Amino acid sequence: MNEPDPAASARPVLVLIGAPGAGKSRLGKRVAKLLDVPFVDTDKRIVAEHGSIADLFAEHGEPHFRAIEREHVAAALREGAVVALGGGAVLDENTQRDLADHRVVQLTVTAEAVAKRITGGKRPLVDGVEAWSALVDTRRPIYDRLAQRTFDTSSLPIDHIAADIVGWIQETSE
Ligand SMILES: Nc1ncnc2c1ncn2[C@@H]1O[C@H](COP(=O)(O)OP(=O)(O)O)[C@@H](O)[C@H]1O
Ligand SMILES: O=C(O)C1=C[C@@H](OP(=O)(O)O)[C@@H](O)[C@H](O)C1
Ligand SMILES: [Mg+2]
Repeated sequence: MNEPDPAASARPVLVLIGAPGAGKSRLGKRVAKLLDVPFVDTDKRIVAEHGSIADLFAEHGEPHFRAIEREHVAAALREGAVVALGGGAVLDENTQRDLADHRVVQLTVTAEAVAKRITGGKRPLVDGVEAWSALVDTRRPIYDRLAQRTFDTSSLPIDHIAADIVGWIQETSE
């Protein structure tokens, strides 16, 4: 894991949650750039330290991945950043408790729109739209409960959605 930065105890600017393929990583990066704040993608940090997520699942199983993920999420939530979580990070009860204190946006996407985004085999729990739909159905109550706002990414361009999210952050910061 990255060495904790002793100065890092700020609240996140924004936490993005939601289904795999909803656009958390892409939108998070864009929103952070617009706000000129750091961006953290917890999955990217996990990959940098442990190698591919698919290999982690295959070699050590999902519980091991979730334990590593929790550590990275807890650290990221202490940074003054836009934070994109992996889709299943909200399953952790400590993360659910942490998110109650933060500005949380859920990104959604329809099954039709996600189909062409989830190819490539990078997500071990999602090997097709049926598996994706079943996974998202079980998690939807958690995403809905934790998010203050939801933005759908199925049809609008990334720049448009990013501007909408920034507009909402500015409204809620006044
Ligand atoms: N609004 C959008 N319109 C079209 N494609 C998008 C949009 N948002 C994300 N994507 C694409 O969908 C894929 C998954 O996005 P990603 O940010 O990795 O999702 P997540 O982090 O939620 O799993 C990427 O190829 C990305 O470019
Ligand atoms: O939904 C999930 O359980 C997962 C989503 C992935 O992240 P994205 O939501 O960014 O695709 C990644 O963390 C891992 O494959 C598990
Ligand atoms: Mg992602």
